[in-house]
Amino acid sequence: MSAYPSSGSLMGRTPPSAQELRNRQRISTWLFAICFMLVGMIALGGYTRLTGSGLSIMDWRPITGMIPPLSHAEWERQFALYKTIPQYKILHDGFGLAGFQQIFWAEWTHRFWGRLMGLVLLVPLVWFSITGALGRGLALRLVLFFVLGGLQGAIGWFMVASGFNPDSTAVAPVRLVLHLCCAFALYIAILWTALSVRTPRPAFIPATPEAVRIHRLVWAICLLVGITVIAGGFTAGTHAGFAYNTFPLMDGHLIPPGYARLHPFWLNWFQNIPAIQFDHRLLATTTALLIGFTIVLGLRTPQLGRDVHGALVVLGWLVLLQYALGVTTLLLVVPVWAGTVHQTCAAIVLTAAIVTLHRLRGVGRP
Ligand code: HEM
Repeated sequence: MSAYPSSGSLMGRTPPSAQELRNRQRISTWLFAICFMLVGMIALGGYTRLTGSGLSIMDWRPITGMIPPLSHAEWERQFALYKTIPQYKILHDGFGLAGFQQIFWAEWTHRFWGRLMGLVLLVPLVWFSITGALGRGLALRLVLFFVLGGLQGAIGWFMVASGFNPDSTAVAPVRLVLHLCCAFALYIAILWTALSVRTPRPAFIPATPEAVRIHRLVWAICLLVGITVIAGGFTAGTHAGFAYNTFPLMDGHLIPPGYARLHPFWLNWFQNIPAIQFDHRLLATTTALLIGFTIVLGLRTPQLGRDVHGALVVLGWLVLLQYALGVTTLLLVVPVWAGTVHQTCAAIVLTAAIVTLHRLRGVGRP
C-alpha cells in the first residue's frame, strides 16, 4: 500500500490502515536520514572550502573517482597535477606530499559522501517501489531528487573548475553561491517531503487574522533566512570575513566607507567586500529581529497550538546561536572550526524555519 498517494486515507478522507502507517514511518525515517546526511554534506563542504582543499582533485570521474590513489606513483601523479595550478604556489607551496594528502582526503570525503547519499536515496527507492510501498507521485518526485543530486555534483565540478584558471587561487564566488544555493534548495525539498510523509494532514488552525499574520511572517522568515544564506555565500566566496573584523562597527562606522565604490550600484552587492559583509550583517540582524517579533506575536496567539509555539521558540534560540557564531567567526578572523560550524548552523536554522512553516500548513484548512 502506498505511503503517499495523492488521494485517499493520507489526505484524511479515510483513516489510514496499520500497514500505511508503518510505510509512512519507514519512508519518512529514510528521508529524514537523507536530510541528516545532507546537513553533514554542508558541513563537509564548509570544512573543505575553509581548509583550501577544494581544488586538490583535478579530475572529474563520477564513478571511478570513488577509488582514491592506491600507489605511490598515483599519489605523485595527482600531486604533480595540483602543483600546476596557482593555488599551490600561493597557498600551499612546499607543503610536500603529506600536506597534499591531507587536503586531498578532505575533498575526497566530500565527494564520497555525495556518492554515498546517492546510494542511500536510490537503493531504498527501488526497494520501496518494487514492494509497492511508494505511491507513483512520491516515487517520481524522489527520482527527480536523485537526478537533481547528480546535477548538484556536476555544479560542484563547474565550481571547482573555475579555480583552475591561470589567474585564480579560489573558485568563482558566483559559482560557490550557486553550489551552496542548490544544496540548500534540494535540502528544503527533501525535508518538506519527509515532513509531509510523516504528517500528511496538518492540524487545523482557525484562520483568525492573528494566525494568518503569523503564517505570512513565517513565510517571510524562510525567505529572509534564504537570502541571508546567499549573502553568507558571497561573504565566504569573496573572503569578506577576513576584513573588518570588528562588531558592530566596520572601520569605525556603522555603514563602511566604500560601500558604493563600484558602478553600477548593484555590482557592490556581489563584488565589493565592505558592501558584501555589511549586507550579510544587515540581513542577519533583520532576520533575527523578525524572528523575535514573530515569537512575541506567536506566543500571544493561543490557537496556534503547542507544536507551533514550540517550533517558534526553538527557531528563536537557534537564530541567536547562529548570530553569535557569525560574530565569533568574524572576530576570530574565520578559523576553520567557527566557519564550518557557522555554515552548518545555517542549515539547522533553515530546518527550524521550514518545520515551523510546515506546522502552520493547517491555518484555515479543516
Ligand atoms: C541569520 C543569521 C545568519 C545566517 C543564516 C548566516 C549564514 C551564513 C552562511 C550560510 C555562510 C557561509 C556560506 C558559505 O560558506 O558558502 C556565512 C558566512 C559568514 N557569515 Fe554568516 N550568517 C548569519 C549571521 C552572521 C552574522 C551576525 C555575522 C557577523 C556579523 C556573520 C558573519 C559571517 C562571516 C564572516 C562569514 C564568512 C565565513 C567564511 O569565510 O567561511 N554571519 N553565513
